[in-house]
Amino acid sequence: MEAFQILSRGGVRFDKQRFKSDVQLFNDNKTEDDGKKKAVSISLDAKLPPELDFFKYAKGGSGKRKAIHNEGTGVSSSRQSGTVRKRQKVDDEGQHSDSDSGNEVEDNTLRPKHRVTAKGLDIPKPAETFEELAERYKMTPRLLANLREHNYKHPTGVQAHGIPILLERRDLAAISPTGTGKTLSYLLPVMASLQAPATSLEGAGSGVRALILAPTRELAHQIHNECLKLAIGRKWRVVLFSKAVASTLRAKNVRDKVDIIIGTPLRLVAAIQEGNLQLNNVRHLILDEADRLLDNEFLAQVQEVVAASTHPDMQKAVFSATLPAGVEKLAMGMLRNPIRIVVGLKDTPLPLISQSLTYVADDTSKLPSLLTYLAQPYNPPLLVFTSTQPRATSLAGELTLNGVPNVDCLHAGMTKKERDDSVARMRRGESWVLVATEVMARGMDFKGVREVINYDFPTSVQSYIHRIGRTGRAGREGKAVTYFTDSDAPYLKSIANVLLQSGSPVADWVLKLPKPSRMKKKQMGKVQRAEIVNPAREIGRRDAIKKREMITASKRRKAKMQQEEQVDSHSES
Ligand SMILES: Nc1ncnc2c1ncn2[C@@H]1O[C@H](COP(=O)(O)OP(=O)(O)OP(=O)(O)O)[C@@H](O)[C@H]1O
Repeated sequence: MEAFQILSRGGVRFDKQRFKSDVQLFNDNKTEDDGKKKAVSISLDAKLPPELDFFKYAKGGSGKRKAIHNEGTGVSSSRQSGTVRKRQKVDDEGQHSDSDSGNEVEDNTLRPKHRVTAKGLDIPKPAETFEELAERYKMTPRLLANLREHNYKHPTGVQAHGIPILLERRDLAAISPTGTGKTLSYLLPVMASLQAPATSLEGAGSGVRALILAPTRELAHQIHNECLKLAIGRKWRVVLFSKAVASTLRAKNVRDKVDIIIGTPLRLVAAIQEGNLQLNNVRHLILDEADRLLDNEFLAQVQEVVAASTHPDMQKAVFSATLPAGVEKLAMGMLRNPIRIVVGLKDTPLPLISQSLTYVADDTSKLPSLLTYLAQPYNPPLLVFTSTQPRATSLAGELTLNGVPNVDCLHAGMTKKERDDSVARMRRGESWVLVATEVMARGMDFKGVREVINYDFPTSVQSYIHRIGRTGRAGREGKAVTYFTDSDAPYLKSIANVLLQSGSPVADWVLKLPKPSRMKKKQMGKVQRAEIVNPAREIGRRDAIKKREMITASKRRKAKMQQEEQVDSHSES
């Protein structure tokens, strides 16, 4: 695509006549660029230039991407080296092979359906079907029936590999793209391992046995609902932890009968500190969205929860679609003899999501661009991300004022009820456009979302991957559009590399931008934006206030004059 075409997509009109010479400049390079474009707008099968290898896969590194198959075809990517071909052969024969490090085994028993790399000692065999899992690990027929009832027919990649690992009571770090079924890959083994509810198990009623941590209340709520689907037909006590629940758990006889707790770190830590929650009987501790839970905001709280979970046989597992190297090191340090599985390419969205970048010059050009976009037919519901709460409120208001139907808003500054209602409307399909902040970026599974718009540039590469991952879930296709302004330009290259890794086309000129430094990347989330997305309304508001003040002043003056006139006429008479 020509550069000025990309610019035009953001609602910017180009007078080709006026900018003839500039257009000529782009077109002059066309033949030469076209050749290059072919090289940069690569499909997953093309060779990745080393300078664009954002995640350093091409270098091979520590053998991170040694065994990767293309989903559905079993054909290995031509980006991989000869080693891969050799390993491919091993894969097809279904054998394990020793890795270079000597004491680790890299599991290459991969079925063509899944692109999974597993690393660790004595890796359990993946399972083809849920029936195979049920038979191998003696799951209850009820659990299997609940799976069928909810249309879980075949395990996804992360489930096929992850469930046996957890059922063999091994610690696990699972990195799998958004929307690939990580929730079930820990819920099913946790419930199968617990075997039966505490209420019906002799001697098991001495405190909660499984704990699942999630970074937001909305996500914890969603996991809770998923867990309840598997719990149908038995008296499992699955608790979504909240302030109110914490007080009911003060009574030991209530607390002891709880099987599974799902909650956010802050609430749990408060309950532990108040003495309302003991975690010494926890046998399974799961961190969902682990990289978020282990970042600076949550780390101390998570460490406190881990420290309070003192059972000697406790199994730990971390899950996420992204796990930056530093956080992965931290996570691995928490696990005992862990197995690490990576589905697809680490930190790379699924090619199911078609991604694009749209230039919008400056912040004030975004609203007209979005309104133009929404004036054309689109596939609701659509998720729009802003960087701050006031901007989410302001944008939702502007869209409504401009006649966009069924606009909703969701951010952490809203009350619990407002947030719950907003999620519920989205689930019922009543919202056509949901404007949200980062709070909706991770884990939330709204099945119908076909499109995500990053109205404000994401705060990091991880934030980008999770935000766009709200679409393209469970094998469905999705579309993600990211607006960028001149202030976002320094960070554009980081996001463009993600597009490239996952097979979305990127304009040649974007790829020629310099790579942002580490320092620069850290500033990505700190771009200053106005609280109100429509400055005209701000001016309008200011004018209105001024006008009102003037009218009031003039009314007061008039009243005073009338009073004075009355006084004068009284004194004259
Ligand atoms: N085996 C399966 N068969 C069919 N659908 C499935 C299966 N496993 C999960 N799903 C569905 O896929 C969707 C995505 O699952 P889930 O929310 O667990 O993804 P995730 O990998 O945790 O995503 P994220 O990284 O965004 O949290 C859900 O709607 C879920 O019901």
